[in-house]
Amino acid sequence: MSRPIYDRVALIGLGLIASSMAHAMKKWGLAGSVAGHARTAETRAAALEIGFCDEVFETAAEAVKGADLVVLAVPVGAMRAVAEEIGPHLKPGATVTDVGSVKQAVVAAVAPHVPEGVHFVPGHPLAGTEHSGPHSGFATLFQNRWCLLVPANADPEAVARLRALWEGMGSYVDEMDAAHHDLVLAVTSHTPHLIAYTMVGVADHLSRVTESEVIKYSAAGFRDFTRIAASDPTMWRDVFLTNKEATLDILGRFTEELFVLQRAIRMGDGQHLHDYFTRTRAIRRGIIEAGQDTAAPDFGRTKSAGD
Ligand SMILES: NC(=O)c1ccc[n+]([C@@H]2O[C@H](COP(=O)([O-])OP(=O)(O)OC[C@H]3O[C@@H](n4cnc5c(N)ncnc54)[C@H](O)[C@@H]3O)[C@@H](O)[C@H]2O)c1
Ligand SMILES: O=C(O)C(=O)C[C@]1(C(=O)O)C=C[C@@H](O)C=C1
Repeated sequence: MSRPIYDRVALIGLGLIASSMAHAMKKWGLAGSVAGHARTAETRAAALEIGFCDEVFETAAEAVKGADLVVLAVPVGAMRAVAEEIGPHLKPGATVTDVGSVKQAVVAAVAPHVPEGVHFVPGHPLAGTEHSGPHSGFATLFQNRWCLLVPANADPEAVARLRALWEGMGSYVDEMDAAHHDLVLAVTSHTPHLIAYTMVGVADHLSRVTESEVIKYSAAGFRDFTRIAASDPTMWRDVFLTNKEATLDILGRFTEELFVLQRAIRMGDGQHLHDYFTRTRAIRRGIIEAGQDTAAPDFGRTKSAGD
């Protein structure tokens, strides 16, 4: 059991990420107490009943009072309203962070509402599932996964403390600037989600048109797409609306590649297809050889979280 890194943590929005953080903080003794805010009485009751919050509040303003760390764990499109509400109630010296999947839009929405004397260190755990809500969280979600912090000019001590929290929950932590984060995530997460949503939509149309059993007999690859395409609609709507430029850039490149492959198929250019698939296979094998299959490499740094 570690020593608490923060005496009091307030979680705003009690879904998958917040509840997983709360489970992890409790399991490894990283927070003295965990307060939470959810809009519905049902979610607040669930948080108390499951036991991942010690106290719950009807408003975000009440929840953040006296908190040393405030975590904004709402969809990206809701960050501005929450920041505006909590701004005047934040404790001097406290740290505000978020877990949003997009960083430039969150910085723009939240930073103006963080008062002088409160530290703002945006963050993004690269870990999730297709599930959402207070019942979906689990303590090990962040183990062996990266968490990216976007500290800009934040106080180094506040950044180091937040880093220690994520490391205590089993994550590997890296820092980068917001624009770079959004471009990288457009490639590794956002565009792949859009493609999965589209592919499942295509299969669904086909299924309806032909009354065939496209979905019933879906093979393993397509099943993986359906898992991704089951992800929360509000969260992903907000991701695409707020990481618009980077996603459109990557989608443009994707479409160009697709046209090249489409043409190779039409022209019967097997050599092109074989060369292309050989290259992509090497990429996958390289990732596995580097020990980075779906997660961060294990440098033996997760011990504290597993103890
Ligand atoms: N799900 C993932 O895979 C994943 C991974 C990393 C980061 N994120 C990011 O984490 C954040 C939370 O995602 P999640 O997966 O936990 O979603 P979730 O849907 O499980 O939880 C979000 C909660 O926020 C609540 N909420 C919405 N607007 C609110 C408001 N104005 N005030 C208070 N509560 C509000 C919702 O009711 C919901 O309970 C998002 O910004 C998302 O981009 C998600
Ligand atoms: O594993 C999943 O279900 C996820 O999609 C998690 C995932 C990802 O794309 O890797 C999704 C969104 C996040 O912001 C971070 C992680």
